[in-house]
Amino acid sequence: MQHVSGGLAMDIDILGCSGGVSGNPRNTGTTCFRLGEHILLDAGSGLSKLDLGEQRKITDVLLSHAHMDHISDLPGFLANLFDHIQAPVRVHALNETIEVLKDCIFNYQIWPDFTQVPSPEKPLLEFVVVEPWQSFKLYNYDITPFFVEHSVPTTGYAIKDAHSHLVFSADTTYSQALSDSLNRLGHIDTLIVECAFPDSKLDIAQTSKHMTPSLIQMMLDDLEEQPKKIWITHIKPAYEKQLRHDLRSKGEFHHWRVLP
Ligand SMILES: Nc1ncnc2c1ncn2[C@@H]1O[C@@H]2COP(=O)(O)O[C@H]2[C@H]1O
Repeated sequence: MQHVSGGLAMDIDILGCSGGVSGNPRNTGTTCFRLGEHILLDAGSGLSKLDLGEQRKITDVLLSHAHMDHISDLPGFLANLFDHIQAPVRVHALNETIEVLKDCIFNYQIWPDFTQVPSPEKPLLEFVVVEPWQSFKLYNYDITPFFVEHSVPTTGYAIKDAHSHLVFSADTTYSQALSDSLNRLGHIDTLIVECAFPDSKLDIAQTSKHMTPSLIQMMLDDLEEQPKKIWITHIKPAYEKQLRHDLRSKGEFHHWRVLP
């Protein structure tokens, strides 16, 4: 697990941020960040880096979308909490994402419906619908969901505390709507942006609605104010070597780094 605080006052652990389910030699796991002790941002396989004690402290999970690499460890994580939590874990997501999870995962066939188990009165899981630009507060964070552009309904999350503004744009491709959202968010201390494919795979990136280095550049060119830092995530293992080389040789992004 990588704990990051340098330059970002916010307390964040990068539990996983690979764009591939396996095939990553460092086995970083797929997307899951921990904010403080109690909040997860996505629930990909990186979640397994938390031990049971740490898992029991999680009260809220913010999901960007329903793709496997962002939700794969949610069912097992909830099962681990059985008998060990006083209140349901709140899973915040777009309504479309919640419907997919109910239909395809928590349907008693793939996994129990934890919104009814152990009992409807005291369940393990409570879904909370989020909507773009409807901000809400969790602990000392102000959280704002915002539009991004992916192959299934997906939301980014802007997270503000007293000291900094972290923006997670989730899985997305370049679009004017994304640039407009980032401009509406204003000053950004750290932007976590995906870069799944190299420019040589622009066609796949556009079909599957992901970023390449040039698409990120186009997005940055649209911004009225550049983010102070850019963290690049979600690299597809099959293209990691090429992508890292391309990103290094580009050298145009201001204060960027590739996670992990
Ligand atoms: N048209 C496509 N061509 C190649 N790969 C695809 C296509 N659509 C989806 N994928 C892959 O399937 C993956 C599903 O999760 P992701 O969106 O992270 O990334 C996607 C791509 O890696």
